[in-house]
Amino acid sequence: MAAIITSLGALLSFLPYYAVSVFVTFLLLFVTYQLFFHPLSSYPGPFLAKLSDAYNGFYASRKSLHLITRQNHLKYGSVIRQGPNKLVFSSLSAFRDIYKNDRITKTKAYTALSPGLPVPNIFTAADRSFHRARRQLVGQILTDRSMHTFEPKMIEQIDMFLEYLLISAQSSRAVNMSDRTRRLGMDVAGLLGFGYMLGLQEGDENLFMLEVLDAMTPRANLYYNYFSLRARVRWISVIFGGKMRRRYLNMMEKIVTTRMAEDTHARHDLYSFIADVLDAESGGLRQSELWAEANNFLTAAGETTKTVMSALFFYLSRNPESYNRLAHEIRSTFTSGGDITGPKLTNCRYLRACIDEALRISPPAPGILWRERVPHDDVDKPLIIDGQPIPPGTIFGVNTYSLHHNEEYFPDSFTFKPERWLDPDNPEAAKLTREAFAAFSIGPRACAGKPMAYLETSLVLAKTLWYFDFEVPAGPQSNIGAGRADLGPGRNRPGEFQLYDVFNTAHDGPYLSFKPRGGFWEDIQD
Ligand code: HEM
Repeated sequence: MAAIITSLGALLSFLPYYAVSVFVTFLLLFVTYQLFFHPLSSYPGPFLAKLSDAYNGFYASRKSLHLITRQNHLKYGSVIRQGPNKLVFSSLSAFRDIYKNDRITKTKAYTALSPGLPVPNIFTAADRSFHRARRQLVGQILTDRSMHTFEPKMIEQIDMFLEYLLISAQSSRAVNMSDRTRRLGMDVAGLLGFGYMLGLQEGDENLFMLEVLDAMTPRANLYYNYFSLRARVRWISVIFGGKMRRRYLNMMEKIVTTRMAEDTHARHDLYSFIADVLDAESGGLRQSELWAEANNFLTAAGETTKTVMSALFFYLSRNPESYNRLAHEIRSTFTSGGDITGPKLTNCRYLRACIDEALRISPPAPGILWRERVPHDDVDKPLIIDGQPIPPGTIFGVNTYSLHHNEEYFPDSFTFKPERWLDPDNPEAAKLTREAFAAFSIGPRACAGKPMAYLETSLVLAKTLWYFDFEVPAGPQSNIGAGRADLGPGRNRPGEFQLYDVFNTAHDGPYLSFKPRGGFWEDIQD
């Protein structure tokens, strides 16, 4: 008996060693498989990314996945393996092959971007026929014609934005453009979505909504890029994010129910188009289709335009030639601030080129729009992207920031050069510029809100330049928003507006000083 106990003891004392050797053997086999036998093993990429999506998760948590992806393209080429079963492309042909392809759809990871929503919405839906129907429905509020109807309401909000600039100018205070354009963007989104006045431009009562988004969006983007992590650590959000989130959701409920108390067609807003079609009752409002669309709409419309407007203010304030040319275009096209309206702005070609150039250098959605084959795709029919056959089970995409800084399509890609969009001497180059422009994506899942984004940005820039001159203030505020060597790799260019990739983007600055032009400002005070 004693002998048995002794040998059992000896065996147990070796147990940790056995466990370690099993683990090491398993690890070696796993690494060997990933590096040499996996269907994507022939693609180059960072060593750690081939082993785990934690690589993407790490850079997503640092809000710099767009930067490291571009660096990886520079190091490894136009196709990289960035994730055990992920490929990222940076060529124009891959961009077309992926996003204009019926055999390809969004991945499940998109559900991480709309956390807590019980049913798919226009943005997250992977099923093509569901998406098509939803796009037709939601798209009605975003057409050019609908924007024309909504424009006076949008202009009322822009007038408030201008009033704030005037008050700041009169008290010699520089303005943080990220803050003001974000408040404007969300107020406009609340009105177009549900006729609701969020009042972020007027006061801070609802500012917590932006703070909740600041806390939630980076986490959602982490899970979007490292999807398997989500199931493991969901409890963290439940425990730590609960209170804030509840407050946000209560506010969303107030927005929607306030609107529901009115007649469906009382306003020109998203609600008036979807209320009669989408269910809002059977499982309770927060479980409903209407809820899923409402929550998506506010951020899709509100959290994107802030970036193009802030970036454009940044680049104009640092590029005097572009500033002067644009100011001249606006000031010679219009005869008064009230004359500046959407239809007339379409003739301002330089303004459009400036907007596109800001969207190119600093895209509001700078990351990788992950895609996969549709379920039940014919596995015997090869899926070819940029000449490469893609093994089943692969997740792939183009990183917009890398495509926009691919020197093959955009030479001198970090220089703000609106002229590249207009080049009459080189129509081929101008064509290539347009084709490789990915800010709104392309194909059936391209941005539905493009007309709204251009209208809002054009009105804001044109009206601001009509009423004001602006410049970078002296002192420490002058370089907020600009690149600096100490900000880390890829963030060293003083002429580049710094984006923090959270699927859409977080940013700060630029701070600008405004000076009213002549007596035009009196219109704003009226
Ligand atoms: C400069 C501003 C904007 C940019 C750069 C932008 C960019 C994008 C991009 C890249 C996508 C595709 C996302 C993907 O495939 O995962 C998208 C989708 C979408 N955007 Fe925008 N967006 C902007 C403004 C807006 C606005 C103002 C709205 C108004 C509600 C909007 C509504 C949508 C919707 C509904 C979708 C989903 C479309 C679908 O899947 O059918 N966007 N946007």
